[in-house]
Amino acid sequence: MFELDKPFPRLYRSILDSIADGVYTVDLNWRVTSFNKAAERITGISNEEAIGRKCFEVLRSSMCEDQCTLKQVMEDRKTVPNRPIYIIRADQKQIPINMTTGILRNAENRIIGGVMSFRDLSDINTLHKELQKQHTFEDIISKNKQMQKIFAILPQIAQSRSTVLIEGESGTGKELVARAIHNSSFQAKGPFVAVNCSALPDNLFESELFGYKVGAFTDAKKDKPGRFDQAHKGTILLDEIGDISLAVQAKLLRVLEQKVYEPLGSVEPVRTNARVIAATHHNLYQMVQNGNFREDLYYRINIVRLVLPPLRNRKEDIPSLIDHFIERFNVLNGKEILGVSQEALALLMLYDWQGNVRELENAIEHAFVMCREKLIRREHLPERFLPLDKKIKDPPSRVLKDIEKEAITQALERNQWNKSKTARELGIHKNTLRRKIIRFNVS
Ligand SMILES: Nc1ncnc2c1ncn2[C@@H]1O[C@H](COP(=O)(O)OP(=O)(O)OP(=O)(O)O)[C@@H](O)[C@H]1O
Repeated sequence: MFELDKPFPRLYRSILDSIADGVYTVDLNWRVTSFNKAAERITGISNEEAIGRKCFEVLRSSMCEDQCTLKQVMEDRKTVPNRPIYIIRADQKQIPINMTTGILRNAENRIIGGVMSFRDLSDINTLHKELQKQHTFEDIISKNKQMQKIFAILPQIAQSRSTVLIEGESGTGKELVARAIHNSSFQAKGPFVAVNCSALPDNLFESELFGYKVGAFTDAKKDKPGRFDQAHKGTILLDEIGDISLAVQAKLLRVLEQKVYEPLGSVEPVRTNARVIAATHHNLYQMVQNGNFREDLYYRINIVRLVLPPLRNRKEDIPSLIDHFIERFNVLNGKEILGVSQEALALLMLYDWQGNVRELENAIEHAFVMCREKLIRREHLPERFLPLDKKIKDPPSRVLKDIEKEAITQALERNQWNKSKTARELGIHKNTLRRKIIRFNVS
């Protein structure tokens, strides 16, 4: 029998019941031997129901199955403090708690079981969510100062009709910001049309953007509206604007200056009222300095300029972004993953995220496929987060990079440095090829 009940039952009970945290004890068979008032309140299970039952039947926590801290405490003889976990309450609601687990010894210092104290974090989580709302604009999440400044001016930007230039590395959320501007603008009910300029070879740019008339060329069997037509009364995002050729830049300049264009095969100018947002992962000013981007076009699109910082410079956003993606993938996959383990979070915080938020989103998506528990742990993350001994024996990544660089250089040489042909030969996007050329410093 449990000794708490023997010598000073009343005294112990009243001390335990006066504590605001839930406290319960178990014997060496994991049977609950005491359960204080706060434990009853937090779990919704009465003392009478709890006593004598196995602790995992009472708490039903996210770590009961394979990460029982009591087991760990018994093995290591050390207290495990402040472990954030979830338990299932009597009304089947999942609630977050913070659990500390220690060993329970008797007067002769003999181990007789374990003692657990836990705190209900629901209110803190609700407050955290409230706070989170202050750190979002539409679907964009960030508590970073630079991003907060952008959030503060986005409503004004949205309600003006000025052209906006959004700069930032790939995956930093340029399209997301462009959509948020559109959604908060007067033309929000109109269409949002995104055009990836880097995917359009020069000869297709005009027909894609401005459309064509029947007979404009051999295959033009009927009129085809262009992207500017589709964006009528809405917004057109010219993504990767830094990747268009100087010839195409001249055509675009005319549309931006005069708000008119002619579909191919037509002499009748069409007026556009689409609001233009341009985005690029390049530093356009630098491109102007190097003679690769027209200065007049630069000034025409650079009426309002937003620069999105890379994720490695706003690591404070990583935990909220993880929560955001977990919430989204739970809905999409019908799962109920609660969060990431502390170890996994530490690894995600340490990583430098060259692919920015998109890479983080992909890492969480990968973890969702691998994870069959409630918490995403290190082993569920993509291989680059695993300890060396768990990785499949791949050649080191430095060597892989060298091989890739060599393959790209050789393909470029074979194609007389024509990037479109090279990209086609390698089976990759022209834009991807451009980025790899820069990343691997191919010259
Ligand atoms: N601050 C953020 N909050 C929530 N989700 C984000 C945030 N930033 C980016 N994302 C998500 O990351 C992914 C990549 O974002 P997006 O496509 O807007 O980046 P991008 O800068 O336009 O990339 P690219 O230059 O490669 O086109 C999207 O799924 C987007 O929803």
